[in-house]
Amino acid sequence: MRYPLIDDGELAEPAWATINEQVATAGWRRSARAVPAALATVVLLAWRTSRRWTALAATAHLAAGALQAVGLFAVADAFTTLLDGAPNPDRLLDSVPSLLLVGLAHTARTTVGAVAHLAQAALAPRVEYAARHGIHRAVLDVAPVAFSDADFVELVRQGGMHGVWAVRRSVQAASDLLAALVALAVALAVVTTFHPWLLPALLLAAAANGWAAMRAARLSYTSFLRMVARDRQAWLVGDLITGAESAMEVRAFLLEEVLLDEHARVSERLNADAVRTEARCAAIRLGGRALAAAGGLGAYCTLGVLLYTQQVPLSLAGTAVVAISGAAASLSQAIREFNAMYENSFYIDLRARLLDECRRRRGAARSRSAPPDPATITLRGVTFAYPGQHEPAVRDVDLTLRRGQVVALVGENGSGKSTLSRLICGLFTPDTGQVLWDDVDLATAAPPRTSLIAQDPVRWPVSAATNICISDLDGERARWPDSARTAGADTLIEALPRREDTVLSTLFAGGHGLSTGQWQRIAAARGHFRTAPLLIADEPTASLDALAEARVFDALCGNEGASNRTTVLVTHRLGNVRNADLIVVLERGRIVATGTHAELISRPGPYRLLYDSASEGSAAR
Ligand SMILES: Nc1ncnc2c1ncn2[C@@H]1O[C@H](COP(=O)(O)OP(=O)(O)OP(=O)(O)O)[C@@H](O)[C@H]1O
Repeated sequence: MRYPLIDDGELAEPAWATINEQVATAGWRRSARAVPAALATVVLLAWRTSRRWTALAATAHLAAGALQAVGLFAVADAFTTLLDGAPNPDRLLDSVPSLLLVGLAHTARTTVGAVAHLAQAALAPRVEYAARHGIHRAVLDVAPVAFSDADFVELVRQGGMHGVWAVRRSVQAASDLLAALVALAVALAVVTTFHPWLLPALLLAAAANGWAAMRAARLSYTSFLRMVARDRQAWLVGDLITGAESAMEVRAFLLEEVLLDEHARVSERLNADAVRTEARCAAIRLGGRALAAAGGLGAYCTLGVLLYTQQVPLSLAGTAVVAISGAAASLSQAIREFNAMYENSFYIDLRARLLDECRRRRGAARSRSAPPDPATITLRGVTFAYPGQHEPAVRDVDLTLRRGQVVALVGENGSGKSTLSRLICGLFTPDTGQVLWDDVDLATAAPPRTSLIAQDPVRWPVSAATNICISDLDGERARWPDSARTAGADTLIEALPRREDTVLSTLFAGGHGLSTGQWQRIAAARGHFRTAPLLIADEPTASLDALAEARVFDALCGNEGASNRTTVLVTHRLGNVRNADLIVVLERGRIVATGTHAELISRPGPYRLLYDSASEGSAAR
């Protein structure tokens, strides 16, 4: 029997989903606050985005309401004139001004409605952009370590996607709600002028409908939260099926059916929950509508009784019917929009939680700057664990790096080399201990200027030249050919169809793909282009051929600019670190040996073991 690719036991709900679930089921008091809070968020976003369109939309809706009132009172006037006593041609003539007013009010209301619709249509995309921009800004301010936390990554995905859509939908819902509330207030005011007893029946209809709609919205949202982990699983498997990165292995290992089965298995659970939730929602809505219909019927029966007992004159019966049906229509519209806002409020809340989480993970404001050209970088008792991990990836590290030195970090896979390099350059902040650039603790300073040749570099979908210059867009662009030459990327760029202007992405017409090694050369050129006091080169030659590798190491450890900067080299190619000024050997996050190649190789220890096994490996090859 085939076992599931991802064990269901590992599908823990993210912490934020559990918290939001508690909030969603917290009771009606929270619910009463949810819609005004969501409305405030959307109105504020709209106001900041465009005061003109927001004011126009609000004014148009209010004007439409006022015109509806004028129309209703004109109808009442016309009916009273026409039906007061026996009909005759004079009364018909007397009612003409009121009938004209009805027509005018209706035309004006339709025109104002169209203006409101236009303002709403102009606002929605702008507000959506503002909401998305806010998330982008907040996420970009987050410290990089946050992206090692799966919960946060999922919150960014869901909060970004659903939160932004909820804001956009809410622009429409909020405008329609305003329109419906104005219309409702007008209709209820008119109905109440006939007799106050008509009001409770209509309100009963509203309450029943509203209760059902809100309860259904809560059920849908808690189902969404319950299914977050499984939805992520379905998304991951879907991505493996359709993604470019997995396309080769999926076919080579004949995983097509396995992935389709896995997707079917996960989707089945998702669908079953969706159907169960929808069935419960439908039953609740049905109950609500039945009660609402009873309320509507009650209003008409009350009117009948009032007419029968002559508490309302027959001449006003027509207007009363128009007002009651108008009030009922406005009520159901208001409830529909309130419900839409209520549903959206959960996702707007999710967006707020994402923004809060980004603020929390942004770290303290730093008033100082790191020295631009430090003579020493000192680590004192540095320990660091990734979010959610008990075992530190780096522990109790004391180390001093001096300007001009090439420091090689070596050790087995997972020994903490990359993590340590990120701590040295301030990308990560230690849990305990300090990283000092001269005497400035990086925990208290703005991020220092660093250059990086990443282990898995970003394949920027831009031109070859910009791919190099992107490390320093304010730098002198004309220098890029030197950096390309230093990294051995010059010949590959010359061979591209449009040379340095060729876009390095096959997603664009005329774009060009590169091999892994070619990308690594571009990444090395990018690292060299940025002038910084510290260069981190994390496995810069893992995919390079021997010639290119020698060239890159030459550039890193040789003379070109190396004397003014500190170079941290993370590598498994021990043959190439012989010239390093300092070699640091790591084992399970701890430094177990430091020295030059000559010092370390002269005595038995972890470095000699690593070096001998690497040499045996290359001799055997
Ligand atoms: N994003 C992450 N989240 C959680 N743990 C991580 C993460 N990245 C690395 N680790 C853990 O931290 C430890 C050190 O990882 P690191 O990448 O620093 O090792 P390394 O020596 O650079 O390995 P390699 O030579 O394979 O690149 C490992 O045990 C790894 O499992």
